[in-house]
Amino acid sequence: GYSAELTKKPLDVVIVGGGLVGSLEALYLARRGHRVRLYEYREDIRNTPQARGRSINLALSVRGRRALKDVGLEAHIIEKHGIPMTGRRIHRLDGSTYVIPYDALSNQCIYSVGRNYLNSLLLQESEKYTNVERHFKHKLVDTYLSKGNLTFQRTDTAEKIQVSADLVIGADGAFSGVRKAMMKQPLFDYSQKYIEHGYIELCIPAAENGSFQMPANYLHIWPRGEFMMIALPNQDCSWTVTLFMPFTNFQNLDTPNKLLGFFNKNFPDSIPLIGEKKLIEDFFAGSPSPLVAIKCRPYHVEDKAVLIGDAAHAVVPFYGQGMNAGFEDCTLLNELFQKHNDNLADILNEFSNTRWEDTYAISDLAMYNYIEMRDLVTRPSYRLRKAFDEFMNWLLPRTWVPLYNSVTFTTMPYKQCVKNRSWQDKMLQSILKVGSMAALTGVVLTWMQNKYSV
Ligand SMILES: Cc1cc2nc3c(=O)[nH]c(=O)nc-3n(C[C@H](O)[C@H](O)[C@H](O)COP(=O)(O)OP(=O)(O)OC[C@H]3O[C@@H](n4cnc5c(N)ncnc54)[C@H](O)[C@@H]3O)c2cc1C
Ligand SMILES: Cc1cnn(-c2ccc(OCc3ccccc3)c(C(=O)O)c2)c1-c1ccc(Cl)c(F)c1
Repeated sequence: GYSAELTKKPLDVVIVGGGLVGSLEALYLARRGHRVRLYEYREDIRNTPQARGRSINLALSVRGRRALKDVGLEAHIIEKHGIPMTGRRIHRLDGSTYVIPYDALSNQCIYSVGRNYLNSLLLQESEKYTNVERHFKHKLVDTYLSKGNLTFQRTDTAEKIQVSADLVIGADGAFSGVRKAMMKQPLFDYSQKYIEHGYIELCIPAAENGSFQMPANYLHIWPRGEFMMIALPNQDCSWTVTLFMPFTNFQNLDTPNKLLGFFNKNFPDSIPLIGEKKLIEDFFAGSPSPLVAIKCRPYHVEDKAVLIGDAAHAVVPFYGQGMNAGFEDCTLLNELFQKHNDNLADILNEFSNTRWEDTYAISDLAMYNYIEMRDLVTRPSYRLRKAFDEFMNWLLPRTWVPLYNSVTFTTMPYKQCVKNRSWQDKMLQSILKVGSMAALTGVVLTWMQNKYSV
């Protein structure tokens, strides 16, 4: 139930894309009393098995939780489904591991959630609203945005359906058809960047007795410079492992023996966990997926159409923020609906003008992380960097908020997080430059040696 907050006639909204962001946006609009029609290319995922080639689980952090709280779903996800990850568990080459807590002070954590579970939950929740219609197996094939007219084609009967709306919302992902139409508008900026790394997903199954094979409440990371591998826990006590590697390296691993040799060299501890046979099967079952970063602006056309989620800002996944940023779009759009009393021209204008700097910032942060983590073997170790951040946060808790923590555990605008980082970098420079601080540096290093025998 919801209290229709409308003072005017309900808007007729069409959302293209019933992925994570589109299905969340449908709930936000339904709660405001608007009429929502959601069109999704794929079939209803509530009836289909896990789609291959998409990250099977994701890290949910504060920005995403705030959106789920707004639509009444946070408690369910946190208490019934999500698996808390209280820190990183780093795997060394010799198979030993060490933990760096996310935030020892206020035991913050991120949650591992199943993509399909979350998407199904959002779609299921929309069934509670009589003003939401869901249309699956409908592909957007033509648009006339300034008129709010769309043409969908059913993927089963090839029948074409004409649709018109007061507002079109493009939540159709990184390769958005709504954005493609917007690109024909003058003054529409667009850029995309494919990185040299691709990714594949592997699986660490549950143990014989059904329990986790690794300590459960951590984001497991195998940082190996050019290669990075992570594992997030699933409800069934299995792990979804994502291996990030340059496409050239994937191409060179073209036989089972080369693959096993590679894993023996770089991720030896993971082989008994995955199982040699499953490793070979899963590795060669598919091909590595590409990773693209997309920036564009503005996000709207007059008072007729707006982009949200990956359609507006696909980012590389090295900060675990893509979905969280897309969910944050919905939260901010809802605040603007409230502020401008459903006046679309004002809402869309302000959304474009205020949101792009933050989404550009998180896109740059994710790309920066990608480069940072790749160079980890040459730079101060992962642990030292985190330990220094932790020490400075202990010394100046209010002013030195480590970058990762501000992005992941606060709703500080992403642009502000970047400003903080550049302030920290400047501070770091002056600390290291000023001779008298050499002593402090000595103290810091001693403290770290004691605390983290690196
Ligand atoms: C390897 C990897 C790991 C990731 N890890 C994380 C993480 O840990 N945390 C995090 O927050 N984010 C993560 N992300 C990012 C996250 O997956 C995306 O940000 C999120 O899925 C974006 O949701 P969306 O709804 O905007 O787009 P999508 O999930 O792409 O959904 C778009 C929907 O639109 C539909 N569609 C597309 N075209 C049409 C059309 N023409 N007509 C009709 N429907 C259409 C598609 O079928 C799809 O259902 C990760 C991404 C990758 C690739
Ligand atoms: C899915 C998800 C959720 N959060 N993170 C994440 C990202 C970066 C991090 O540190 C950056 C850094 C570490 C060391 C030095 C510089 C920067 C940390 C951390 O500190 O725990 C956590 C990821 C993730 C995604 C892909 C890869 Cl490859 C990965 F390793 C982790």
